[in-house]
Parts: sequence; structure tokens; C-alpha cells
Amino acid sequence: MEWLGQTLGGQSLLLPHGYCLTWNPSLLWTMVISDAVIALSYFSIPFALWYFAKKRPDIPYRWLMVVFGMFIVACGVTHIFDIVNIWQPSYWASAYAKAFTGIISFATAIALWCIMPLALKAPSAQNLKVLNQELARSHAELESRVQQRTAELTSALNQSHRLSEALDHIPAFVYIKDTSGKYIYANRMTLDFFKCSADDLLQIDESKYFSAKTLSRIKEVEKRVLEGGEDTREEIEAITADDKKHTFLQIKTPIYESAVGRNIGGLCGISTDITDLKNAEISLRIAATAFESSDGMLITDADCAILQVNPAFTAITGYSAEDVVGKNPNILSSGRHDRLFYQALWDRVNTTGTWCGEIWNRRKNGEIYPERITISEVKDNDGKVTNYVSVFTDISESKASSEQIEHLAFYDPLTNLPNRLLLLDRVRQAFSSSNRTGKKGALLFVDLDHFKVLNDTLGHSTGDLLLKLQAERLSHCVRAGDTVARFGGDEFVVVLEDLDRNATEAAAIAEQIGNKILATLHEPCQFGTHQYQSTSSIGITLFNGDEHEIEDLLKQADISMYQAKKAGRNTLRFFDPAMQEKLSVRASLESELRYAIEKHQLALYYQVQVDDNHRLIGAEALIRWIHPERGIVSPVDFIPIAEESSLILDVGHWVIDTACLQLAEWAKSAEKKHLMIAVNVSAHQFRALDFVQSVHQAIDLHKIDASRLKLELTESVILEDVDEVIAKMHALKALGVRLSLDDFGTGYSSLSYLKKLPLDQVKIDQSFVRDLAYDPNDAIMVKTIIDLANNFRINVIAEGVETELELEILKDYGCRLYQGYLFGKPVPIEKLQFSAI
Ligand SMILES: Nc1nc2c(ncn2[C@@H]2O[C@H](COP(=O)(O)O[C@H]3[C@@H](O)[C@H](n4cnc5c(=O)[nH]c(N)nc54)O[C@@H]3COP(=O)(O)O)[C@@H](O)[C@H]2O)c(=O)[nH]1
Repeated sequence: MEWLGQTLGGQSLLLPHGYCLTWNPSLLWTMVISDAVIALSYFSIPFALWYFAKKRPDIPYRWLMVVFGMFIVACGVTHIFDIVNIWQPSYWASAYAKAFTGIISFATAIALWCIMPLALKAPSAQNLKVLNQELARSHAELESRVQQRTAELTSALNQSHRLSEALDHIPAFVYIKDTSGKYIYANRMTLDFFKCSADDLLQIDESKYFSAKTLSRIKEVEKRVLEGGEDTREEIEAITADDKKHTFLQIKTPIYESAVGRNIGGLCGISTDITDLKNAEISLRIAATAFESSDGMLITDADCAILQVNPAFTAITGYSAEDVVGKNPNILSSGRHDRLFYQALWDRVNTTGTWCGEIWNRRKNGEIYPERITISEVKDNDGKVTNYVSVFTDISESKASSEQIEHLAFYDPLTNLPNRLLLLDRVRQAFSSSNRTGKKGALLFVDLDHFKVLNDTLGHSTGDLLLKLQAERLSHCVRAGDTVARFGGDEFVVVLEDLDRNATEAAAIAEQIGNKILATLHEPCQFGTHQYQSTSSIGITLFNGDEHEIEDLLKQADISMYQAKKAGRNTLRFFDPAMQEKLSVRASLESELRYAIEKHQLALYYQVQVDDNHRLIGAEALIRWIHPERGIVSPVDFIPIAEESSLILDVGHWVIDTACLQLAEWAKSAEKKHLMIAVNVSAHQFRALDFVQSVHQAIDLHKIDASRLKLELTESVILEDVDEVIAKMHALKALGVRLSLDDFGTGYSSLSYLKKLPLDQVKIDQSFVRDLAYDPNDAIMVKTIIDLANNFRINVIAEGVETELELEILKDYGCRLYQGYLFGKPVPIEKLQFSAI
């Protein structure tokens, strides 16, 4: 080293070059500037290399750039030292810099030569150009392939989307599972079932949705598919996690990894919820079984045409399916139910969907039988009726036995009459009816006299026979609506309904029926060789609605029955003594009246009828009973009694005959032959079948001018069966008789009747005339009647005219004929005044 130092630094043989610079400044500055430019350029190169290496990290051998950079920097430093050494020679520093530069240059040269073979392998620009062209072609080809692939993928994607859309709309669970049983695809319905999104498919945990048993069944089937490559089709009953039982039809098929290989990559499943179908199938099976039941069944369409019947239908009705299919079920109608019944039935079916009840139908052989039937309508999902189904049972036998049971419960087995229980019910019904109509009814307590004696002497069987016979006879004494019941032992109770509003009239009818019962029960009875004649005692009490308790009424009837017994038996007694008295009077009056007719105690009085000039036009014949003890008895007291019995026919006949006789008398006199006689005809008398004939006979017998006879009919005559009344009136008119409507205005006859009736006259009732001057209503009534009669061209007569004022008003209103005390009271014929009054 020392040597080297001396050689380089201490040897004066070597000439320092700086001397030449002192005498040549241009050279100096050329060198200084050049060295400076070189150094600065050198210093910039590492930065360029650093920048390049940073930007191109892909370039291999980047460390070479670092070495090269250091080499350049070292070169630059030697040039700086060249400048510095000129003025401040620092040759050691310069020598070290150059030494370092030498080392780094060497290292760089080595490195360059080392990488030379590689560098030589680097493509030339020509190569690169060719490569670039190759690359561009490849790129274009790739681009086209990418586009084609993209198109293919897009098409596949669209296809897949369409498929997915389609699968989402399939009403079935469609899914794909991988070999581990995880879902990798699920359609919308499946996703909804699992309540998850397509992204969460892999997380589906089936154990949350299916019971353990169901899940194990599913897994078992899937194992067969995935491991055995089996196509499966199974019905699985799944109990879902919400405890609902479903039936699924599951079709599962393996999916192979490739079209050619046989490696199973998963399975595809399609599950359909067939729960409803299954239920319908079960229902159908049940229905089919039920259809074979022992109940008759009939199915119709919505128009009630029979579609199907079951064997039981045929067994019950006798009609085969061929007989009835296509026909209306009304071929079974028995005719026992009216149109309203069927209308109500169908109203019920249409409003509630079903009707259940008992109905009488007719079998094919014509036999009518009762059936218990339920008719139900069947509707479709839109609520439209599609069918009617009738299910029925023949209840002939059960009805018969239930009727028998009912009969035993409510009827006396010996006499077949209602027993005490049913009697009480009937009395209650009678009370309601009486409440409704206002008509009174009666309870008759009938006891057979000396029944015990018969029982003891002829034996109980004969006693039973008598009871049966008398029960039957009793039943024939009353109307169909009345009740005869066996009250116990030899006691019977009769309930009479709908008698009359008036108590006396009701009592009279009850008495009449009571007497009929007494007579009927008194008829002889033949028991083998024994003839027996029994009597009975009857107690009667009237009822008016439910004024009294049933028990009280029975007691009353019972008490009065004992009174009848006390009175000597074979008689009847009323509970009300006053009523009894009234009826006794009535009864004696009736028998007396009979006698009066025979003994000519009846007489006709005549009351004049005049015109507006007070001239006599005739007279009204008014009956009087000239009673030897009671004096003159008013018709008011005996005509109603006569009307209740057939006596009125005799009385009425006598009156017409007597009046005709009188007319025949008058006919002989020139002054009197124009006069008329008006005769009152009661409703009962008019209704007699031979009434017209009897009038005819009287006219013929006395050879009178029929037009002189005027029959006065009351409104009660025309209230019943108008057509028949009119026919009868025409028959009378044909005889020439005149007809007058009595008491006009007091009844209910309508104006239309007035028009229809062949009347000659209407008679204004005296009740209107009485208050004519004071009561404006009566005045209006009278005026109306007169106007009406005039309009119908019927003459009008006013009765009960007592005062001049009444006469004046009547005249003023247009009435031209009069009758009343003003002109004369009813008098015997010999006292009748014929001269103008
Ligand atoms: N079926 C039959 N009925 C008859 C017969 N005879 C009478 N009768 C009916 O009896 C009822 C009462 O009749 P009578 O007591 O005779 O009364 C009549 C007249 O006396 C009475 N009258 C007549 N003018 C006046 C009067 O000015 N004032 C007054 N207070 N009374 C008067 O009117 C009765 C006549 O009624 P009518 O028959 O409606 O014209 C009575 O209903 C008779 O019908 C008979 O033979 N058969």
C-alpha cells in the first residue's frame, strides 16, 4: 500500500495536470462545465432508473438497475472531484471515489455480462412487432369468442330465467338438492313453504318444518334416489311443524353430473300437496259407503231432476233407479200436503240450506207412508246450488208405535176416549178458542146412574161393556170439534165449544145437547139375554174464555151433577141457579107454545101502513100470543124460543096461512082488495127447504092475488149463502109475492147485495126514525137509505113513525110510505081502521 501511495502521490515524475489549466482558462472552463454537465446528468440517471423500476415492477433484474444507478452516481462523483481538484485538490478523496467507481463499474460490467445471454434472448423490436400483431389477432379472436360466449351465456341465462319463472308459477314444490341433501334450488312455492329467500337455501333446516317421522321417511326416499339412482313416486303424509297434516305426492329423480357419466350429483324433487284431493277422495269413499246405507237417498240436480237414488230408496219406495232418474221427486207425492206445505218446505231449504221434517209420500204400489226426511242443498265454490240431496227413513213402524204410545198416554184404553190428561189440554184449547171468538162453551159432567149396582150384579165385564157402549153413544151426541172424555169410573166429561156469545143462548144449546145425551144414554142396552136401561145425571157449567180455572169448572160441573142426582137422576142441572131458572122458564114456554099452537092461542094483530096522503095501503101482520094466564105475550118473548126449535116452522106457517086467509077476505071487498099484508119471515123459517112450496100452497089454498102478500125478510136471512138466498127470492118472486127487506141499515148487508137481491121494498128500521129529529147521524142514515132505494127503484117504507115532525122530515127526504104509532098501533083485525088516517 505504502508503495502504491508513493507511486501515486509522492512521485514527482508524474506531472500534475493542473498546470496547463493555469495558462489555458478556456480549457479550464470547458472541462469544468463539461464535468459539471456530466456529473449532473449522471446524478439524474439513477432517478430515471428508480422511476422506471417503480413504474414497471414486472421488469426482471431490477437490482441491476440499482447497481447501474450506483455506478452512474459514482461516475458523477469522480467528475465532481475533477472540478474540485482544480482549485482545492483533494486527491485522496478523489482517488477513493474513483476506486469506488472502479469497483462499482466492475461489478456492473460483470452483472451486465452475466445477464447478457438473457438480454440477448429478449425479443427484438421486429420480434415484438410480430408478436404484437399476433397478439392483436389473438385479442380479436378472443374478443369474438367472448362475445359469442356472452351471447350463449345470455341466452342460457334467459332460458334459465324463463325456466325459473315457469317453475315459480307451478303449483307444486320443485327443488334440487345436492348429494348431501342440501337445497341448491327451490321454486317460489318451496321458498314460501320454508319462509326463506333463494340466498338462504343452504340454511334450510327441514327438521323445523317436518316432524321427525316425516323427515326420516323423506330421507329414506332420498337415499334411494341418491344412492340407488331410483326414480321415486311416493305419497307422504307430512305433519308440518305447525301440526297440520298434509299429504304430498313426491316425485324424486336423480340428477347426473354430466350427460354421459353416471355420477349422481343431486336430486330433483317435485312435491304436490294433494291433501284436499285426498280428503275429497276420503269424502267420496265415505259418501259412497253412506249411499249404500239403509236410509233412502235421492240426489237431484239444481232443477230437481233426479240424478241418482240408492238401493234403500228402491227398497222403501218400490221405484228403481230407471223408474225415477230424470224425473221430479214429486212423483212420490201422496197428495196429503197442500201447495203451501211444499212452498214453506222449499222456502226453508232455500233460506237455510236444509229442511228436516216428516212427510207423507206414496210408494210405487200406491201405499202412502210417513217418512222422516232431510233435504239439503249442495253448493259449488261460487255458492251456486248444484244439487239437492234427500235422505229419508220410512217411519211407518216407529210412527205407529209412537202413536200407540201417545194413544196410551192420552186415551182411556177401555173406551178409547181422551183421558183426564188430554181432557185438560182440550179444555185449555177451548178456553183459547173462546177467548178468540167471544163465544161461550160448556163443560158437561156426565155420570151413569146406578152403575155400581150393574157392576155388582152383572159383573165387571158387563160394566165394561156398558161403559164402552155409552162412551160411543156419547161421542155421537156432539159435533166433531167437541170433546168427550172419560174422567174416571162411570164419569165422563163433555166439552162443548163455540156455542154463542150470549150466555142464555149458549146455555140453551148446552141444555139441548145435555138432553140429547140423557135421551141417548137412556136407550136400552142388550147384554146377552139381559136388557139394561141406564140413566145418567149431568151437571153443566158454562165457561167464557179462561175466566175460571179448569179445576174450578170441573168442580162446578161435578156439584151440579150431584144436584141432578138429588133431583131424582136422569136429568141435568146448571151450576148457575139463575141460568137454570131462565132455562126452565124457557123450556116451559116452549112446551106451552106447542100447546098454544094446538089450542089456537096465537093471533095476528095488524098495524096499518099508509102513503104520503095518509091513505091505507095495507098492514103488517104481527103475531100475538093470547095466553090464558099471562095475557098478551109479546113476540119478542117467544119468537126467539120458537126459532131455536122447529116450532118456528109451525108458527111461521100459521102466520102466512092466516094472513092469506085475511087477504082472501079482503079480496071480496072492492075497498079492501087492493090492500097488502106484510108478514115477518124468520131466517130459520126462510131456510126451510119447503118454504117456497109452503108459501105457494097457502096462496093456492086461499086463492089470493100473490102480489098482495109481502114477505118481510131480515138481513140475517141474506148473510149466509147469498146465491141460494137469491135463488129462493127469485122463486118467491116468480109466485108473484112481494119482498121487503126489514130493519134495513141495522145489519151488515152490503150495497152490492142490495143491487143483487130482487127486492120490492126496504124498510127503514125504527131505531133510525126514533132519533131522526135529533141525531144528525140518524138523519144522514135515513136520507142515504131513501136515496139509495130510490136510485135502485126500490120503494121505501119507514117504520116506527110516531110524530108529525118525523113524518115531515121523512117526507122531506123523499120517503112516501109509513108505518108507526102515529097512524096506529098493532090491533086485532076487527079494530083495524080502513079509512084515510
Ligand atoms: N118471525 C116473526 N116475527 C114476528 C112476527 N110478528 C112480530 N114479529 C117480530 O117480533 C118483533 C116485535 O114485534 P112487535 O112487538 O109486534 O113490534 C112491532 C111493532 O109493534 C113495533 N112498532 C111499530 N110501530 C111502532 C112505533 O111507532 N113505535 C114503536 N115503539 N114500535 C113500533 O115494531 C115492530 C115491528 O117490527 P118489524 O117487524 O121490524 O116491522 C119484531 O121484530 C117483529 O118483526 C111474526 O109473525 N113472525
